[in-house]
Amino acid sequence: MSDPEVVVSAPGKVILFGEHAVVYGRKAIASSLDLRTHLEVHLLPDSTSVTLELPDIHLSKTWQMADLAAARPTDVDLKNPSPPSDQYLAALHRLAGTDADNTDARSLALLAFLYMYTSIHATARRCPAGRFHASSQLPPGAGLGSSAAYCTALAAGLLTMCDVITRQEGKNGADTAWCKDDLEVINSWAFQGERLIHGNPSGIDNSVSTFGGAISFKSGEISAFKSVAQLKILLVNTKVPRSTKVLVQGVRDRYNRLPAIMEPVLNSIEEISCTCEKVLQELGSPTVEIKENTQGKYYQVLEELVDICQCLLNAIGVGHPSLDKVSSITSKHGLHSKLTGAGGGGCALVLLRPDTAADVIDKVTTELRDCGFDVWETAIGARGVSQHS
Ligand SMILES: Nc1ncnc2c1ncn2[C@@H]1O[C@H](COP(=O)(O)OP(=O)(O)O)[C@@H](O)[C@H]1O
Ligand SMILES: C[C@@](O)(CCOP(=O)(O)O)CC(=O)O
Ligand SMILES: [Mg+2]
Repeated sequence: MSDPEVVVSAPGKVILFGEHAVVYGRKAIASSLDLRTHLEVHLLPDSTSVTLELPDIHLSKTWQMADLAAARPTDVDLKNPSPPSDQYLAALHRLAGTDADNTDARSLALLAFLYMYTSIHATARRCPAGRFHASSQLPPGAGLGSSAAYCTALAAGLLTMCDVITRQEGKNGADTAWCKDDLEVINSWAFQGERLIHGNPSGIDNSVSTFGGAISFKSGEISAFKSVAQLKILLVNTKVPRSTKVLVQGVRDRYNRLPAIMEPVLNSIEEISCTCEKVLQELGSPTVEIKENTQGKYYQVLEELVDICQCLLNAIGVGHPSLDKVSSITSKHGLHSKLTGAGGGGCALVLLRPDTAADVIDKVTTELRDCGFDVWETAIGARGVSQHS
């Protein structure tokens, strides 16, 4: 089997504070994770077909180029993509073999690929037949932005394949990213892919996956943190399956029923994000000398924010008994946890202090694993979407 012509990867993410509120234009704080989704593109010049291989969701599907070409839209702005028209979306569903109200993993993954492939190749100079293979270190559907990492890797791979963005030669074969303008293009396409998977995404997930590091995000405005790497967290996957699209719609329904109650809750979540932003800026500031005792003060604030935020997320309807179980185990050992991502199961984060004792971490990890949860300590602030030589 030939080596892939293009290999790209994009990181998942953890939302520290602000999930769901960010969909309503409030500020959220998120950071990329050192867990990545890889896309390999294998060109088959003599072939007339395109194959998508998604082993993580046990899916492989092949189309004839002519059928994909027939679905191509005519009015694509490659630098500024727009959502598919109803007619175009219907053509994509026909190619996927799905119907409009499908929210299962396979349908959503196929739609995102077909939309990007047919749109990006609509006006590109070349439209390669080939095999697209996407696999991930991220658990799909668990709140770690697997959909965003998938869409960001797809966008980077397809745009690179079609020479819409400039391939950067890495120094002595090292991994490379793209220039800022090209990253903006990747992010725009990834956001459109997220729209097909999430329904009504804020854009924070694909932005973190594209640019990497830690950011504060509000209505598309991104500001990068200089340093947040010193934040240590445990990630806990309850393995309770859930769909972000369904959860985001559930919050929308509650908002429509009780706007006067939901508005102040969303405002409080935003205040939590703003407070966290100030604390992280001080913790990461090279000029503010963080003494031993003041550091404890900062972490005490973050721990209180974690507890309050979890209660507010329960109030908007995205909690789950498995997440309550994580909170009760961690609080027994003096640690603090909250759901991350859309909630309803999936992952929680546990905030660790620099001086959290190893035996406390071991005890909590064992108790959580005894509940059947996956637990791992992770580094946050990984690099964004990258191209691998
Ligand atoms: N590695 C992957 N392979 C194929 N599809 C994926 C992969 N990762 C994510 N997806 C798509 O993204 C969906 C999960 O997105 P979502 O519900 O937003 O959860 P998450 O919290 O992981 O972003 C999956 O159902 C699937 O459609
Ligand atoms: C719930 C939300 O705030 C984050 C969703 O994260 P995830 O898809 O569950 O990883 C939705 C969004 O911001 O688009
Ligand atoms: Mg998602």
